[in-house]
Amino acid sequence: MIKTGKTGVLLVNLGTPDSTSTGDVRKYLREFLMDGRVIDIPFIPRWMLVNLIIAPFRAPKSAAEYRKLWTDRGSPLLFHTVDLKEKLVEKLDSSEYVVSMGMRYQSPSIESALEELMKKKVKKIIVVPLFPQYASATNGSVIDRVMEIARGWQIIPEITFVSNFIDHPLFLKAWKELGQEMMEKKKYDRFLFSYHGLPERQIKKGSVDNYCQLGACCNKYSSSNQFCYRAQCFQTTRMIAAELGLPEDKVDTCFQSRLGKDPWVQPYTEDMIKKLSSEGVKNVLVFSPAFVADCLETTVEVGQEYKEQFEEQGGDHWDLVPSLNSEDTWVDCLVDLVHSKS
Ligand SMILES: C=CC1=C(C)c2cc3[nH]c(cc4nc(cc5[nH]c(cc1n2)c(C)c5CCC(=O)O)C(CCC(=O)O)=C4C)c(C)c3C=C
Ligand SMILES: [Fe+2]
Ligand SMILES: [Fe+2]
Repeated sequence: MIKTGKTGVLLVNLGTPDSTSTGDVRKYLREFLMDGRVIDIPFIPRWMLVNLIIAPFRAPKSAAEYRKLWTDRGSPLLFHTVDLKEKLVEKLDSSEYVVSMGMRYQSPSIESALEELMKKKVKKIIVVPLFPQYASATNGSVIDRVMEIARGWQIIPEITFVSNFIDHPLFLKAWKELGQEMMEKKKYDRFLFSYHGLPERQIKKGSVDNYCQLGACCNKYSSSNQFCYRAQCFQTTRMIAAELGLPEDKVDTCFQSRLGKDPWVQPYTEDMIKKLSSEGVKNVLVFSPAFVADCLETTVEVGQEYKEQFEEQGGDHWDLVPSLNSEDTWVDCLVDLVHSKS
């Protein structure tokens, strides 16, 4: 076969504000929450909710939270993704692959990342949304945006997407290594897996034949619920717990970051904290495997706010396992995902 262009690899993460100013946070929240896959209601009520209620009132509060997180290198979500991309470049054969990185919201944009690849005359593009579990609000939205941009091109090369990677052996191994490192330093009574939440409505909408009832159906992972976000989260917990040899009765799954009044997937992390406290649990190790980079949701929400709640309710230790960030085994996982799509 004649060897033509290289394969382009596009890593996409969620996005983060450009700075911690209230104005930049408001701009980020507006772009993020006006995505019809994130707040999945019709355009006019969504516009009113986001622009008249959420963005104005939430922006100052969120900006203060982001200030607790910000570093000399800016937002951790962004700089960890930059580091990840650089390590991936080192591990992939440069005669075969070019790598770019974009954010679904704010900067660097997916558009600029795709432009970079197209300028290098790639023959094919592999898009890797950096979300382990598929959700319409995350992976679905990335796919949507990439296709929207490609729609404007005269020539559209082959484009392929990684859907989810919860069962990738190197994804599981990377979490095992991070968990083990924490467990070598301290003894824990319980292990909590706290995932980003999602409105229940979004799961019901994606359910084939009305299979997803948001209850015991998620205890098994099969072709019937392979795209159910909640089922994928429970499956992620089971697989990481098995890697670490954790006893089933010491492991719980829960969901954080509920926004608004509609029901989101349950159990909520806040309720789980109350339950653990009432059972007299003192030492908890928390994993957050819906994220592959430390961000507001891990460092501040789980690592600070939930920790305070647990301690106020009588707990002694609430420790967060750091995210995959640019850990070597996680980079190896990406190398394998890319090779398997090539
Ligand atoms: C309706 C609102 C939201 C849905 C649905 C949602 C889904 C979702 N989000 C992530 C990952 C991340 N979310 C982050 C922040 C964040 N998320 C929402 C709202 C929804 N998310 C808001 C309003 C915010 C901003 C912060 C705040 O004001 O609370 C982040 C952190 C970004 C950072 O800069 O650090 C991530 C990552 C997933 C995986 C997901 C569905 C599965
Ligand atoms: Fe979110
Ligand atoms: Fe389900």
